[in-house]
Amino acid sequence: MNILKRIQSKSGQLALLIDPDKTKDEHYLIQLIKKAEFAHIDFFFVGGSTVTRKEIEKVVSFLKQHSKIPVVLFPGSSNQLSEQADALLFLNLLSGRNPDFLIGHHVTCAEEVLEMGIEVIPTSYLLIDGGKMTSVAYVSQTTPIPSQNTSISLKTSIAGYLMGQQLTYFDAGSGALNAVPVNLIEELKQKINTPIIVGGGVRSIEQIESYKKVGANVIVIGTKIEENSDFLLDIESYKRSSFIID
Ligand SMILES: CC(C)=CCC/C(C)=C/CC/C(C)=C/CC/C(C)=C/COP(=O)(O)OP(=O)(O)O
Ligand SMILES: O=P(O)(O)OC[C@@H](O)CO
Ligand SMILES: [Mg+2]
Repeated sequence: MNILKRIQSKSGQLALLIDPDKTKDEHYLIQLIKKAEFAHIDFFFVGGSTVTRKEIEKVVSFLKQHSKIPVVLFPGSSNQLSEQADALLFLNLLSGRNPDFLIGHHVTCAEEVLEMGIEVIPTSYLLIDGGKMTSVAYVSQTTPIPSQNTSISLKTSIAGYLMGQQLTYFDAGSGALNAVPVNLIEELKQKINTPIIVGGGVRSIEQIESYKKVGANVIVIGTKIEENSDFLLDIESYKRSSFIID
Protein backbone atom coordinates (compact mmCIF):
# COMPACT_ATOMS: atom_id res chain seq x y z
CA MET A 1 0.00 0.00 0.00
CA ASN A 2 1.50 3.32 -1.06
CA ILE A 3 0.24 5.97 1.33
CA LEU A 4 1.43 9.01 -0.67
CA LYS A 5 -0.46 7.72 -3.72
CA ARG A 6 -3.57 7.21 -1.62
CA ILE A 7 -3.29 10.73 -0.24
CA GLN A 8 -2.86 12.08 -3.78
CA SER A 9 -5.75 10.06 -5.17
CA LYS A 10 -8.64 12.34 -4.13
CA SER A 11 -9.72 15.35 -2.12
CA GLY A 12 -11.77 15.37 1.07
CA GLN A 13 -10.22 12.32 2.74
CA LEU A 14 -10.27 12.27 6.53
CA ALA A 15 -7.60 11.44 9.09
CA LEU A 16 -8.39 10.79 12.72
CA LEU A 17 -5.56 12.06 14.92
CA ILE A 18 -4.87 9.71 17.78
CA ASP A 19 -2.78 11.21 20.51
CA PRO A 20 -1.45 8.34 22.66
CA ASP A 21 -1.36 10.74 25.62
CA LYS A 22 -5.15 10.82 25.54
CA THR A 23 -6.04 7.27 24.52
CA LYS A 24 -4.56 5.03 27.18
CA ASP A 25 -7.78 3.12 27.81
CA GLU A 26 -8.04 0.09 25.48
CA HIS A 27 -11.82 -0.11 25.80
CA TYR A 28 -12.12 3.52 24.64
CA LEU A 29 -9.73 2.83 21.77
CA ILE A 30 -11.75 -0.17 20.58
CA GLN A 31 -14.94 1.92 20.54
CA LEU A 32 -13.09 4.67 18.66
CA ILE A 33 -11.80 2.21 16.06
CA LYS A 34 -15.32 0.83 15.52
CA LYS A 35 -16.75 4.30 14.97
CA ALA A 36 -13.83 5.25 12.68
CA GLU A 37 -14.46 2.18 10.53
CA PHE A 38 -18.18 2.87 10.44
CA ALA A 39 -17.40 6.42 9.25
CA HIS A 40 -14.96 5.09 6.60
CA ILE A 41 -12.13 7.21 7.99
CA ASP A 42 -9.22 7.07 5.52
CA PHE A 43 -6.21 7.25 7.84
CA PHE A 44 -5.19 7.14 11.47
CA PHE A 45 -2.53 9.72 12.24
CA VAL A 46 -0.59 8.94 15.41
CA GLY A 47 1.48 11.52 17.27
CA GLY A 48 1.52 14.23 19.87
CA SER A 49 3.72 17.06 20.96
CA THR A 50 5.11 15.22 24.00
CA VAL A 51 4.67 11.48 23.47
CA THR A 52 7.25 8.76 24.22
CA ARG A 53 8.30 5.99 21.88
CA LYS A 54 6.79 3.32 24.08
CA GLU A 55 3.37 5.00 23.94
CA ILE A 56 3.56 5.37 20.14
CA GLU A 57 4.54 1.74 19.65
CA LYS A 58 1.76 0.53 21.91
CA VAL A 59 -0.98 2.50 20.15
CA VAL A 60 0.28 1.70 16.63
CA SER A 61 0.47 -1.99 17.42
CA PHE A 62 -3.06 -1.91 18.89
CA LEU A 63 -4.45 -0.11 15.82
CA LYS A 64 -2.75 -2.57 13.43
CA GLN A 65 -4.15 -5.49 15.41
CA HIS A 66 -7.73 -4.22 15.40
CA SER A 67 -8.18 -2.27 12.17
CA LYS A 68 -7.35 -2.19 8.48
CA ILE A 69 -7.30 1.62 8.34
CA PRO A 70 -3.74 2.70 7.41
CA VAL A 71 -1.65 4.14 10.23
CA VAL A 72 0.52 7.17 9.50
CA LEU A 73 3.06 8.52 11.98
CA PHE A 74 2.74 12.25 12.62
CA PRO A 75 5.78 12.68 14.86
CA GLY A 76 6.45 15.48 17.32
CA SER A 77 10.03 14.31 17.74
CA SER A 78 12.67 11.88 16.49
CA ASN A 79 11.58 9.16 18.94
CA GLN A 80 7.94 8.96 17.84
CA LEU A 81 8.55 5.98 15.58
CA SER A 82 7.15 2.50 15.10
CA GLU A 83 8.07 -0.15 12.57
CA GLN A 84 4.50 -1.30 12.37
CA ALA A 85 3.14 1.96 10.94
CA ASP A 86 2.35 2.17 7.23
CA ALA A 87 4.13 5.48 6.66
CA LEU A 88 5.99 8.29 8.36
CA LEU A 89 5.41 11.99 7.68
CA PHE A 90 9.00 13.24 7.70
CA LEU A 91 8.01 16.69 8.90
CA ASN A 92 10.03 19.82 8.21
CA LEU A 93 8.76 22.69 10.30
CA LEU A 94 9.29 25.28 7.56
CA SER A 95 7.20 28.02 9.16
CA GLY A 96 9.77 28.21 11.97
CA ARG A 97 13.44 28.93 12.26
CA ASN A 98 14.38 26.36 14.85
CA PRO A 99 17.17 24.17 13.44
CA ASP A 100 16.17 21.25 15.68
CA PHE A 101 12.84 21.00 13.82
CA LEU A 102 14.37 21.71 10.40
CA ILE A 103 17.21 19.17 10.53
CA GLY A 104 18.09 18.17 14.13
CA HIS A 105 15.44 15.51 14.81
CA HIS A 106 15.93 14.23 11.27
CA VAL A 107 19.64 13.56 11.76
CA THR A 108 18.98 11.89 15.09
CA CYS A 109 16.64 9.28 13.61
CA ALA A 110 18.00 9.08 10.03
CA GLU A 111 19.78 5.71 10.19
CA GLU A 112 17.02 4.13 12.19
CA VAL A 113 14.31 5.28 9.77
CA LEU A 114 16.32 4.00 6.80
CA GLU A 115 16.65 0.59 8.44
CA MET A 116 12.98 0.45 9.39
CA GLY A 117 12.12 0.37 5.70
CA ILE A 118 8.76 2.12 6.17
CA GLU A 119 7.37 4.55 3.60
CA VAL A 120 8.79 8.00 4.32
CA ILE A 121 6.92 11.06 3.04
CA PRO A 122 8.94 14.30 3.04
CA THR A 123 6.45 16.90 4.29
CA SER A 124 6.49 20.70 4.45
CA TYR A 125 4.86 21.40 7.79
CA LEU A 126 3.56 24.95 8.28
CA LEU A 127 2.05 26.27 11.46
CA ILE A 128 -0.57 28.91 10.68
CA ASP A 129 -1.72 31.14 13.51
CA GLY A 130 -4.98 29.75 14.88
CA GLY A 131 -5.79 32.45 17.41
CA LYS A 132 -4.17 30.86 20.47
CA MET A 133 -0.85 29.48 21.68
CA THR A 134 -0.61 25.81 20.71
CA SER A 135 1.43 22.91 22.05
CA VAL A 136 3.38 22.60 18.80
CA ALA A 137 4.39 26.28 18.79
CA TYR A 138 5.41 26.01 22.43
CA VAL A 139 7.31 22.73 22.12
CA SER A 140 9.10 23.79 18.93
CA GLN A 141 9.67 27.33 20.21
CA THR A 142 8.59 28.74 16.85
CA THR A 143 6.17 31.46 15.79
CA PRO A 144 3.32 30.49 13.46
CA ILE A 145 2.72 32.42 10.24
CA PRO A 146 0.01 35.11 10.63
CA SER A 147 -3.10 33.59 9.08
CA GLN A 148 -4.01 36.56 6.91
CA ASN A 149 -0.52 36.74 5.41
CA THR A 150 -1.24 34.26 2.62
CA SER A 151 1.79 35.42 0.68
CA ILE A 152 4.30 34.19 3.33
CA SER A 153 2.50 30.85 3.62
CA LEU A 154 2.46 30.41 -0.16
CA LYS A 155 6.12 31.31 -0.58
CA THR A 156 7.09 28.97 2.26
CA SER A 157 5.11 26.09 0.72
CA ILE A 158 6.63 26.72 -2.71
CA ALA A 159 10.13 26.80 -1.19
CA GLY A 160 9.38 23.42 0.41
CA TYR A 161 8.22 22.05 -2.94
CA LEU A 162 11.40 23.31 -4.63
CA MET A 163 13.41 21.55 -1.92
CA GLY A 164 11.71 18.27 -2.79
CA GLN A 165 8.94 17.93 -0.20
CA GLN A 166 6.15 15.70 -1.47
CA LEU A 167 3.33 17.04 0.68
CA THR A 168 2.23 20.30 2.28
CA TYR A 169 0.62 20.20 5.73
CA PHE A 170 -1.04 23.38 7.00
CA ASP A 171 -1.74 23.16 10.72
CA ALA A 172 -3.50 25.79 12.81
CA GLY A 173 -2.56 23.65 15.83
CA SER A 174 -4.51 21.38 18.07
CA GLY A 175 -7.70 23.03 19.36
CA ALA A 176 -7.15 26.17 17.25
CA LEU A 177 -9.82 28.84 17.57
CA ASN A 178 -9.52 29.70 13.89
CA ALA A 179 -8.86 26.94 11.37
CA VAL A 180 -6.57 27.38 8.34
CA PRO A 181 -8.17 29.79 5.82
CA VAL A 182 -9.74 27.94 2.91
CA ASN A 183 -8.38 30.45 0.38
CA LEU A 184 -4.80 29.49 1.30
CA ILE A 185 -5.39 25.97 0.00
CA GLU A 186 -7.18 27.26 -3.07
CA GLU A 187 -4.28 29.57 -3.91
CA LEU A 188 -1.57 26.96 -3.34
CA LYS A 189 -3.44 24.48 -5.57
CA GLN A 190 -3.21 27.01 -8.40
CA LYS A 191 0.56 27.21 -8.06
CA ILE A 192 1.93 23.75 -7.27
CA ASN A 193 0.71 20.23 -7.53
CA THR A 194 1.67 18.63 -4.21
CA PRO A 195 -1.10 17.09 -2.15
CA ILE A 196 -2.31 19.14 0.82
CA ILE A 197 -3.13 18.09 4.37
CA VAL A 198 -4.97 20.55 6.60
CA GLY A 199 -5.82 20.42 10.28
CA GLY A 200 -6.26 22.31 13.50
CA GLY A 201 -9.62 23.51 14.85
CA VAL A 202 -11.80 21.53 12.41
CA ARG A 203 -15.07 20.96 14.25
CA SER A 204 -17.88 20.79 11.68
CA ILE A 205 -19.08 19.01 8.57
CA GLU A 206 -19.32 22.43 6.85
CA GLN A 207 -15.59 23.00 7.37
CA ILE A 208 -14.79 19.53 6.02
CA GLU A 209 -16.94 20.22 2.99
CA SER A 210 -15.33 23.59 2.29
CA TYR A 211 -11.81 22.11 2.44
CA LYS A 212 -12.89 19.27 0.16
CA LYS A 213 -14.32 21.75 -2.34
CA VAL A 214 -11.01 23.57 -2.74
CA GLY A 215 -9.12 20.29 -3.17
CA ALA A 216 -7.54 19.59 0.24
CA ASN A 217 -6.55 15.93 0.05
CA VAL A 218 -6.67 15.09 3.76
CA ILE A 219 -8.45 16.88 6.60
CA VAL A 220 -7.18 15.99 10.07
CA ILE A 221 -9.50 15.93 13.07
CA GLY A 222 -8.27 15.45 16.63
CA THR A 223 -9.79 17.56 19.40
CA LYS A 224 -13.40 17.46 18.17
CA ILE A 225 -13.40 13.66 18.28
CA GLU A 226 -11.50 13.57 21.60
CA GLU A 227 -14.35 15.69 22.99
CA ASN A 228 -17.16 13.73 21.35
CA SER A 229 -16.42 10.55 19.43
CA ASP A 230 -20.00 10.53 18.13
CA PHE A 231 -18.91 13.19 15.65
CA LEU A 232 -17.73 10.15 13.68
CA LEU A 233 -21.39 9.15 13.34
CA ASP A 234 -22.19 12.59 11.88
CA ILE A 235 -19.32 12.06 9.43
CA GLU A 236 -20.85 8.76 8.35
CA SER A 237 -24.26 10.39 7.71
CA TYR A 238 -22.61 13.21 5.78
CA LYS A 239 -20.66 10.77 3.62
CA ARG A 240 -23.73 8.66 2.95
CA SER A 241 -25.91 11.64 2.07
CA SER A 242 -23.27 13.01 -0.30
CA PHE A 243 -22.82 9.57 -1.90
CA ILE A 244 -19.19 9.35 -0.74
CA ILE A 245 -20.15 5.91 0.64
CA ASP A 246 -23.18 3.71 -0.13
C1 LIG B 1 11.53 13.58 11.31
C2 LIG B 1 10.89 13.23 12.58
C3 LIG B 1 10.82 11.81 12.96
C4 LIG B 1 10.38 14.18 13.39
C5 LIG B 1 10.27 15.57 13.00
C6 LIG B 1 9.96 16.41 14.19
C7 LIG B 1 9.32 17.68 13.75
C8 LIG B 1 10.04 18.53 12.76
C9 LIG B 1 8.09 18.00 14.26
C10 LIG B 1 7.34 19.20 13.90
C11 LIG B 1 6.87 19.96 15.10
C12 LIG B 1 5.96 19.21 16.05
C13 LIG B 1 6.28 19.29 17.50
C14 LIG B 1 4.90 18.54 15.58
C15 LIG B 1 3.93 17.79 16.42
C16 LIG B 1 2.82 17.43 15.56
C17 LIG B 1 1.76 16.71 16.32
C18 LIG B 1 1.89 15.27 16.46
C19 LIG B 1 0.72 17.39 16.78
C20 LIG B 1 -0.40 16.75 17.48
O1 LIG B 1 -0.26 16.96 18.81
P1 LIG B 1 -1.15 18.02 19.54
O2 LIG B 1 -2.55 17.52 19.52
O3 LIG B 1 -0.89 19.36 18.96
O4 LIG B 1 -0.55 17.99 20.94
P2 LIG B 1 -1.25 18.07 22.31
O5 LIG B 1 -2.40 17.13 22.29
O6 LIG B 1 -0.15 17.68 23.22
O7 LIG B 1 -1.72 19.49 22.48
O1 LIG C 1 -6.94 18.71 17.44
P1 LIG C 1 -7.35 19.46 16.22
O2 LIG C 1 -7.74 20.88 16.52
O3 LIG C 1 -8.38 18.75 15.45
O4 LIG C 1 -6.02 19.57 15.31
C1 LIG C 1 -5.51 18.44 14.65
C2 LIG C 1 -4.10 18.57 14.17
O5 LIG C 1 -3.97 19.16 12.93
C3 LIG C 1 -3.20 19.21 15.18
O6 LIG C 1 -1.88 18.99 14.86
MG1 LIG D 1 -3.91 16.80 20.67
